Amino acid sequence: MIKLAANLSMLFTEHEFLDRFSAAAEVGFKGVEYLFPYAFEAQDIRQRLDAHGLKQVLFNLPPGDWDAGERGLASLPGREQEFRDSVEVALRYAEALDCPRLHAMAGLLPEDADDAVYRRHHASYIDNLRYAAEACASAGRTLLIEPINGRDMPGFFLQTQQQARDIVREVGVDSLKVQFDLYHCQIVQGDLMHEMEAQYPQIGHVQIAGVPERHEPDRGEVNYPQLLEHLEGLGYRGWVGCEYRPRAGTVAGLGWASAYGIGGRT
Ligand SMILES: O=C(O)C(=O)[C@@H](O)CO
Ligand SMILES: [Mg+2]
Repeated sequence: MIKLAANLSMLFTEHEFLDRFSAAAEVGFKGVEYLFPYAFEAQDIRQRLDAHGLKQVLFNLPPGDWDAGERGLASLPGREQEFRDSVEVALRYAEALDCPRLHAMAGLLPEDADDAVYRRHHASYIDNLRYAAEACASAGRTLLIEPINGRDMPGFFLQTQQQARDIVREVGVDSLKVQFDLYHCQIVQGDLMHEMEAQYPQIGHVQIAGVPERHEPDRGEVNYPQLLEHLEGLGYRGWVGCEYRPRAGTVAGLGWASAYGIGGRT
């Protein structure tokens, strides 16, 4: 059966961050993901994971100055040392949290970027990802890149699934995979079933949300039951992150997830 992970940056925000772990476990989640652990001591998070029988399935590398609008460092020319430092910090947390996957956000292109600027970002992205994927491989972890739609994140460097596949191939390190977020894919290009098949060998993690509002995946323009069945049929046994903003309370909105063993209090 498809294994759902709770994204604690979006779900259970009725609670303080460290209290979201017990809230997720209480309704049956066995895995959690979120954007960043860095505001907390790793052992405090580890204690919550262990206390509630949860696996940490994913988090992101430090993204640069998030509050100032930065959305990752991986493609930013001139920020290579900062990127390498961010890999080291993330790997330390990953070891403490026993987390097998790390997502390196690509970062933004400047508004007036021309081809030459794009090429510089591309070159930095490839070099940085090669460095990070090799570091992850040595630590027994997988590095992920995620295409994100330009409506939610204007200027994001990595937007299409094909671009992600090409980059994974160009980097050429087995520990680099794609974080396939069906919400972003639908907004950028649609054709989800076909993209899932084309992407399948490179998928390292999956995320879902209703489109277009990014609420529960039970309404909107995407047929998730069918897509998840297809994903399972392709052989996917990894996690599917529930990365959506509940319409009216996290637990109240989990009816759709009962088909996957989540819901009512356990
Ligand atoms: O926005 C998303 O989608 C994510 O998965 C976040 O981790 C930002 O990368
Ligand atoms: Mg996502």
